[in-house]
Amino acid sequence: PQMSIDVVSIFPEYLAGLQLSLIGKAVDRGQLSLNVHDLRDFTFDRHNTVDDSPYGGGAGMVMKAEPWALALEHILGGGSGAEEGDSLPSAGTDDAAVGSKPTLIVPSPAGQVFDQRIAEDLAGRDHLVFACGRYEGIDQRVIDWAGEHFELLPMSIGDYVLNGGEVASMVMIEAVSRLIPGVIGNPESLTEESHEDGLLEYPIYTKPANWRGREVPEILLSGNHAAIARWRRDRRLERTAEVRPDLLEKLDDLSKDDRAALE
Ligand SMILES: Nc1c(O)cccc1[N+](=O)[O-]
Repeated sequence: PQMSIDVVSIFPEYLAGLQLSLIGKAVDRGQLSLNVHDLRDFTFDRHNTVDDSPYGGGAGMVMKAEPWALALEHILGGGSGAEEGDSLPSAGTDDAAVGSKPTLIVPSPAGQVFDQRIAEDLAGRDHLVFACGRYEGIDQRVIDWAGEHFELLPMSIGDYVLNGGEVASMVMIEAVSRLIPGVIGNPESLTEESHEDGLLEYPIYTKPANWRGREVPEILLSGNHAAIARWRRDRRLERTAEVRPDLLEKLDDLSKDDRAALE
């Protein structure tokens, strides 16, 4: 596969949604391998303990280090099929051998904020591993240990409080895997989207031309493709100025027509 993705979680069924639709098809086509691992499979006490109380006191529980290290070692050892499952002979081509470590993404409010640029970067990598923390988080020593075996990326999907990393991992996996060539049927649909080129997308319409008395903008029925392209760009500029002026600040290639649309 072009990319292998592993996810470790105490709620593996949370990730079941990824098996559906586009990502599911890409997995079936062998473009992507997705393996979800239950952290509790790496505990061996009677209660499958994954957490304990925090040193130094405080509310909540902390995820114990050993189960995490065992789960991540299992994945490093090819337990995910990332190396074993490659269509090419894996001898000498697995990550460790060629020196590029797998990427370990740890969803966390203390991470760098995920965006389309980061999604594009991650889409070019061979092996992504997502560590979904719960409770108050994971014993810091696991993160320190993992830094020796993975390229470590603490990553936040936004400044709000979640109960764990599963939903954040699904957001990032969806954003990344749809960029893998062939995963999205029509590559055309990857352009002119919000955040693809820094502008929000234009308003979109389909039949009927008159819906409950509301007409589709005339220009879209004109067949004048240059005028339609101009109208769409104007709408994108207006909408971005209205909703996300911060994105507009970043644009440095506005044309004279663009500026006119923003007057
Ligand atoms: N924000 C948050 C959290 O509160 C817990 C886990 C992961 C995230 N995040 O990725 O943004």
